[in-house]
Amino acid sequence: MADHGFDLLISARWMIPVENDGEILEDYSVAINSGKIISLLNPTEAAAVNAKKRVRLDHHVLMPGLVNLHGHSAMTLLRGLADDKALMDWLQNHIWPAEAAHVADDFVFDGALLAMAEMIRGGTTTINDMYFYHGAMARAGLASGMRTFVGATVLEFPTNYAQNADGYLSRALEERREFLGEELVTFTLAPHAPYTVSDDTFRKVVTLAEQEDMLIHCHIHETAGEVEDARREQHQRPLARLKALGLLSPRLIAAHMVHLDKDEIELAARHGVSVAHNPTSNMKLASGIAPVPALLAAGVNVGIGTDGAASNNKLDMLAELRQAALLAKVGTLDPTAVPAATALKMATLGGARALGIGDKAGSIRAGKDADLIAIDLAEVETSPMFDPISHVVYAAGREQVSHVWVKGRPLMQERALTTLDSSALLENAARWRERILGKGKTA
Ligand SMILES: CSC[C@H]1O[C@@H](n2cnc3c(O)ncnc32)[C@H](O)[C@@H]1O
Ligand SMILES: [Zn+2]
Repeated sequence: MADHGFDLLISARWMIPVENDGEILEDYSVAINSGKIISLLNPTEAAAVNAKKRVRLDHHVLMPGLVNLHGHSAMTLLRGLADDKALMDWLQNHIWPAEAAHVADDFVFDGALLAMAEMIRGGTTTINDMYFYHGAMARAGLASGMRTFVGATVLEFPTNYAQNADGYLSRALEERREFLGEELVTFTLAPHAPYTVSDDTFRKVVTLAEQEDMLIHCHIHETAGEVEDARREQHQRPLARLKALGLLSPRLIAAHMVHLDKDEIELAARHGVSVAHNPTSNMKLASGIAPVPALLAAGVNVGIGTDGAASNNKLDMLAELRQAALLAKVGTLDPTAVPAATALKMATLGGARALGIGDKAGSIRAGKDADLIAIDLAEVETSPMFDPISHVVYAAGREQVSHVWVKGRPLMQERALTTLDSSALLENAARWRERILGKGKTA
């Protein structure tokens, strides 16, 4: 083989490329130039090439970075403030008052950096977020080096960020301008939910998304109450209303989608809607069990998200994909529902496809960006080793994630963060604790 010379050569005991279910490469290397995967090399080929830097991972599995398809990063600063509540009580009586008291540019920047440190330590390389103060979120993304999708929230009611739907949209588009040239930062439009956004605003969002070629990210059919209220007040279920408004398309990432009938699953499939499945948040807020096996069977693309740290309360994608595999079995009483390889694919390639970056991330393949993670499997918790996919999904903990790269740039090496300063983040979090307690806990 010709000796091209590579920027980086990562050799691992096991590799899970993800595209072909169950495929595992043993003792393979990934050759990387300018942040891109150039080729996968067997041991003989790897020994014959030059590389400026070599990383040997002798008892690790190398796999694509995890894609967190639904989160509210800055909500790390509200973690543990209101547990054990149902969604509407949690939102209306606890979270929205706390947000009204504290959310501002510095809250979002500090909270997002804290979230990103946690996510990187757990092997997440991409976050699809929705919150307020989008410039702050985008700056946090650039500082951390994560691939960051910044959801420009749209609501009808006033918050610290804007007064009305037009205000949210115009402020978000203004903040977006500064980051248009940034490859790792992408703005999306994030109408909060069918129960907080009017028909008129949804129509504007669809028009704008088409004009600006943007994704749409929205909470949909999260609780039975949401569906029931809409049926009673608007005489149709939210998804039917969104269809009539033109929202259903491959641009749409529908977060939650817990309460769906058969026709709605078909509708989502027909329109190419992607679903962000949030198993832990759905369990903690007692929202229900999303019909993931039925969505997958209908051909819907499903990714996995953590939701915010105030409703999870971890931003731990390894835990989340384990929950996705387990909850599907509980929901169907079928142990074959969402097998390990399927859960892993949802948490990587499923998320990347939903975000329109399936050609760039979500699997290990020549031509894709090197968004990669390594997990050290030589630990008590993952010994003995029979099947790396089984161990990653069912046994490994996030503490075993050793290395994280985005576009070939290391964000964590041997568990040391390279872009973020953990002690500064801890000091900041402690300061926010004082500020939040100083103004009273929650309403
Ligand atoms: C559009 S982000 C802003 C808004 O959404 C709130 N939020 C966080 N988690 C959820 C959820 O699971 N369902 C509905 N709304 C949620 C967040 O607190 C912000 O106010
Ligand atoms: Zn959410």
